[in-house]
Amino acid sequence: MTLLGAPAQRDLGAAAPRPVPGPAVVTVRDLSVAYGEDTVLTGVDLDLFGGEVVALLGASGSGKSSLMKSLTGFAPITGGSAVVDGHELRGARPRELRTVRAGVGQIFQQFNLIPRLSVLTNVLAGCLHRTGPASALGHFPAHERRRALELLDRVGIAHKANEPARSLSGGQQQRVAIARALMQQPRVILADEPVASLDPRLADSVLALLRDIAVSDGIPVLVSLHVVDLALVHSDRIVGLRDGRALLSGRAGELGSATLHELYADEEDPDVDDL
Ligand SMILES: Nc1ncnc2c1ncn2[C@@H]1O[C@H](COP(=O)(O)OP(=O)(O)OP(=O)(O)O)[C@@H](O)[C@H]1O
Repeated sequence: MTLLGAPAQRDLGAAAPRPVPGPAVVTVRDLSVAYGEDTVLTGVDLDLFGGEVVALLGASGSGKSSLMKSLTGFAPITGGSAVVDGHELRGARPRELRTVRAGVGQIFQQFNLIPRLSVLTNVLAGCLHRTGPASALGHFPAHERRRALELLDRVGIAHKANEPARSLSGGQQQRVAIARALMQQPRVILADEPVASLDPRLADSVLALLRDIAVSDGIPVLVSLHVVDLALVHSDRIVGLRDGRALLSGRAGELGSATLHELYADEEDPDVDDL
């Protein structure tokens, strides 16, 4: 992708993030990501603090997924730095990458459950990194099973614990995926278009659940979205990417329609007109 001469990242005046206790869990500085010769992120800065939801907005291809993937070592970092829970991702060795990934709860558009396995087993998959190989065969310690059931209760689908994951609706499957992420006891949650496959009502409820988790558990949630209105309602801060650069960063409530137009210029974005 060719990088346009986009303006440098702009902080929106008094739109600094609300003071959140504790150091940043994720710190990204001057980050570049390239696939071969193709630089897709340039000069990106980002901090994520416990207890907040940060929405990533930007047109298709602006680099949202690449930024998320760089935080788990799945996108090649070619410049700058990305530190997650004290671990530098740039140049990280496989062992360190495994440690980082164990502490990052990931939620995807397509849920990524194992359809034939029970809901409970899918959630238990979130603790495989600490329970070891026996659990890969389905033998999980009793306390982990109890915790998985508690998490299913928390996300509102404990009654589905023994059903195969494939029998659940999209909204229910995403709740299972969230419970699985929590099973990891994550330091941060990365949700890449988690509601893109859901109808508006379910999208609202899943994003509200993620926000509740951020606040209750004191962990940061980074969520990429295509619907501007959802970002405004369900996030504390918005970072807007355009052509691989962070074009804006500010509190959700302070973003105006003109700013959003900058992000989506040359794109069809019906949301902007609704503001
Ligand atoms: N594995 C890859 N190899 C080569 N190029 C890639 C790869 N993944 C993404 N890209 C390119 O990187 C750029 C940014 O893609 P990315 O998926 O990060 O954007 P996005 O904002 O998440 O898009 P969308 O909203 O459509 O998911 C695009 O030009 C894309 O083609």
